[in-house]
Amino acid sequence: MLVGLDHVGKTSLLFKLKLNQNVNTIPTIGFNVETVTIAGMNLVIWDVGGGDKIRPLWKHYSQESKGIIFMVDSSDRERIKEASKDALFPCILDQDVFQNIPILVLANKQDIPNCMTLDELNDNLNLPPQNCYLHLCSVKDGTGVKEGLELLVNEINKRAQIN
Ligand SMILES: Nc1nc2c(ncn2[C@@H]2O[C@H](COP(=O)(O)OP(=O)(O)OP(=O)(O)O)[C@@H](O)[C@H]2O)c(=O)[nH]1
Ligand SMILES: [Mg+2]
Repeated sequence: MLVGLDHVGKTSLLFKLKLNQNVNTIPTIGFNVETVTIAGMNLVIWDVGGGDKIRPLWKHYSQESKGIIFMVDSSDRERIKEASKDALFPCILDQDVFQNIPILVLANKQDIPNCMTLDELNDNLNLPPQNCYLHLCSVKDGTGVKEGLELLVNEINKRAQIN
């Protein structure tokens, strides 16, 4: 499941992974779903909307979710606290159904000058150490995308071996 506030770059990521190119997106109404292969694993990625009416529905995808990508916009200092306080914590981290699922917090748009650094993101997001992996990327220029997704795939694999 690929979630986050609106306009952070979720659909751009999905189509970059699928088509290996940058596509022009429009705000997602409903969801997009695509199958992509990462590090030898076929992933069905659900790009679900992030509006405040839709967020309470995220937990209903838990049955199918082996991992979560929560995307934030590294250039948007005004909404980073909202992302953490009104979306990531209440709708993912505080939900029992997601307790044993790895969560990749993907800080996108690192290509934008003067965007938030890893330290600044950490200060604002207050991520719990267990299950949460913060990773920087730019879907636009491709930096960090593959590495972030591989990290998530590795965590999914580890849990599959334990269970
Ligand atoms: N500079 C920069 N812009 C990006 C990047 N990734 C996405 N964008 C832009 O951010 C805007 C929003 O991208 P979308 O992929 O539509 O965002 P979304 O999260 O799917 O938005 P919703 O569907 O409304 O929830 C678009 O103008 C993208 O071109 C990036 O890495 N860098
Ligand atoms: Mg979208």
